[in-house]
Amino acid sequence: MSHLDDLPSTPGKYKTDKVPPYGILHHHRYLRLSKLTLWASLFLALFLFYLIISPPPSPSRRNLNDSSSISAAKYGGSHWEKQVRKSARPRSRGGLTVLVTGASGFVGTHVSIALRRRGDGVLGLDNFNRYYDPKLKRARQGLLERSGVFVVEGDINDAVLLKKLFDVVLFTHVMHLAAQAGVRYAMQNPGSYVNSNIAGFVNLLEVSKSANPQPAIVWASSSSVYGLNSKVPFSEKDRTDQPASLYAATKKAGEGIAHTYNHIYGLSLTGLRFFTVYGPWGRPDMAYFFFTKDILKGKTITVFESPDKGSVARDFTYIDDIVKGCLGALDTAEKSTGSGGKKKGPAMFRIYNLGNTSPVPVTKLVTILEKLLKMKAKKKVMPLPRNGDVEFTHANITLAQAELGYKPAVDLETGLKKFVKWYMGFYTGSKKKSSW
Ligand SMILES: O=C(O)[C@H]1O[C@H](OP(=O)(O)OP(=O)(O)OC[C@H]2O[C@@H](n3ccc(=O)[nH]c3=O)[C@H](O)[C@@H]2O)[C@H](O)[C@@H](O)[C@H]1O
Repeated sequence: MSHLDDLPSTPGKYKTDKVPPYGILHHHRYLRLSKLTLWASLFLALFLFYLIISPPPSPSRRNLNDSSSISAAKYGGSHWEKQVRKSARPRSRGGLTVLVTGASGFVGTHVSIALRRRGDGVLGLDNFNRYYDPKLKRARQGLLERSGVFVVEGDINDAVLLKKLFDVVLFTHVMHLAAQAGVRYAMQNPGSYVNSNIAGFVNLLEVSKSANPQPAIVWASSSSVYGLNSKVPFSEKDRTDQPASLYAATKKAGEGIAHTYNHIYGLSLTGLRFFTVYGPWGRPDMAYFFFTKDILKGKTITVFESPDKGSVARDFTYIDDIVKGCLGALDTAEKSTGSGGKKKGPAMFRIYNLGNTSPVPVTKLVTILEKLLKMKAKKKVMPLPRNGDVEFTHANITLAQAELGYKPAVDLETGLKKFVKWYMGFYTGSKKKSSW
């Protein structure tokens, strides 16, 4: 008996009866073969059916090595393209056409609205992840829509989506603010920092370098790149090779990566090192925000102190000052020199500190909040844990002042007053609402 004869005629069933004469055996073989063909065809049909109905890969996986078709994605279509074009179209002559990534984030919302108000075209991109309350991000999206900014829901790791956006709109600038923020959270979810701040940034640079024309890119770096440095104030010329957190390390990596794209492809790149940005519509994971929430609830707040029992301090910078710095960077950015992935000449590469130049102890931040909230905070003071936090930050802004016209004007007390006013209006429905 050949081994073919060992195959069951019906899957799962063996016939072990008598051996039939040759003619009958031949007939049986023919029948078995045709049954096999039938099963194979059925399997093939099911497989093809599965391919047709299966959903497109998730955005985070649709990177540059993925050639899945655009038509399979949830974006696209003439109505969608119309919204994208309308939002990106400048209203003033000579206005910029800006793609703002992380548009529904704290800084992204403020920058997008400021650009739109002065007549630039703005298209937002945001993945609305759950790092903090997505309802706040949706509320910011509502603001953006009322200002005429359409936010595409998508991920910076989605190369197909980015290419599509660059096909539909000839962006002159990209304001890249999408990132995994937060210093302490990096210990809980290190992968998200690599995914957004490194892989996502590379994906954006890859698509931008191949675009024709290439946009000029301004992106968010961080004061945390100064890490364990003790020389103050922090200057752009200082070393940045001793980060204290993975967050800082990914932001520093971003600066190196940006430099290579500038060097190889002629992309115009400007990095902005933000110093602890705060204000209305801010991020709930930041101390000033959750201190406010906890003080109002009567919950104990933990205030970190340095090993010598001194106060930890930050160069807190108000959002409106940061917005001015971002617009200054966009306005002074020279054009990229390359096109379609080929460098034609040297392009601009810049890094600036955007801070307030006056560090304030965290204990003082708490005192101001107590005054504004008219409530005493329940405090627990504890040594700064080894979780990525540094003891102090302090910006030297001479360069940004000279080249971007950057001039911070809001002190911490004035800025927190505006924040508290917004907070009470947004979360407690207090009548004293802020302007937007
Ligand atoms: O400049 C930046 O590039 C970064 O700024 C911000 O980081 P930080 O300056 O660390 O702000 P934030 O967390 O508000 O802590 C403020 C202070 O409160 C202290 N702190 C914090 C928590 C706590 O429970 N107790 C406490 O004392 C804490 O030790 C610190 O001294 C952004 O979050 C970050 O995404 C990045 O943009």
